Amino acid sequence: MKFTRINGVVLAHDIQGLGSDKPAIVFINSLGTDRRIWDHVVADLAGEFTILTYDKRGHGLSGIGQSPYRIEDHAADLAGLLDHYGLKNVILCGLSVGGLIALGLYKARPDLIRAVVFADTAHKIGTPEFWKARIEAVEMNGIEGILEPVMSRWFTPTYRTLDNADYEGYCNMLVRQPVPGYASTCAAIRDADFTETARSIAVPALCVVGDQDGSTPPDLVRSLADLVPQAGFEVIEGAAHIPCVEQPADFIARLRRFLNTLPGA
Ligand SMILES: O=C(O)CC1=CCC(=O)O1
Repeated sequence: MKFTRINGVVLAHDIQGLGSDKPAIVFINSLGTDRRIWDHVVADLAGEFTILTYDKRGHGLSGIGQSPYRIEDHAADLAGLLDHYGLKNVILCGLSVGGLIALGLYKARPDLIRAVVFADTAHKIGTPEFWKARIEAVEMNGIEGILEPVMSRWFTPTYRTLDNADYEGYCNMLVRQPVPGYASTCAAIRDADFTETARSIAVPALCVVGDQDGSTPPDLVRSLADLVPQAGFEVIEGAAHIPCVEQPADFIARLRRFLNTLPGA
C-alpha cells in the first residue's frame, strides 16, 4: 500500500508492474467502496499488466479534502496520480461513479487514455432529488441509515444472506466510509452530466452491467453504450451493481476478451 499527496489530498493506492512495458490498467471505484473490491480482478491480471487501484478522495484510507466535490476534482486526482507515476496510454475501468470519473478524465486529459471499460455506470446517474435525499439521510443518520436500500442495489438477493460473510464484509466497507467524503461524492454525482463527453470518446470502449443492477440498470447502461461511438454492451447474469465482487469470473472473462481486442494486444 502506498500514499501520495495529490491536489492537497493523500490518496491511498496500490500499484504493481511499474517500470515494465506491460499495458497499464487503472481501476476506479464506485460510491461507498474502497479499492479492495478489485482484489479478484487484480489477482487474475497480475503479472500481465501494470495495475493501479486507489481510494478516491473521501473514501477508504484516502484523505477527505474540501467539500463540495465535483467529478472534475476526482478526475484531477486521478490525472495527478497517473502523472506522478508517469503512466500514459492507460486502460481505464470505472465502476459507477468511477465511470463518471473516467468520463471526466477523458474530457480533461484524453491524451492519457487508450481504452475504457464502463462498468455499471452512465453519463448521468440518478436525479437531483434522489441525491438530495441520499445526502440528507447520511448527514442526519449516518451511513448505517441507508445500508439496506444501498445493499439491495449493490447485490442480488442470492448474495445478500446472513450466512454470507463476504456480504457482511461489504456492509462493513460501506458503513465505514467517512460521511463527508460519501456525501460530497453524492453531490458530485448529482451535478454530473457527461453526455457530450460520452459522444466524443474516440477510443475502444466496453459497457458492462449486472442484469439485476438497481442503481444503473441495464437500459441506462445501454443508453451510455449508444452514445459512445465504439462501445460494446454486455450484461452479466446473476449480478447487481458490483459484478467484479459478485460474479468475478464472468467479469474478468469479459474484461479479458475486451483487452484482447485492443490494438497491439
Ligand atoms: O450507492 C448506490 O446506490 C450505487 C451507486 C451509485 C453511484 C455509485 O457509484 O454507486
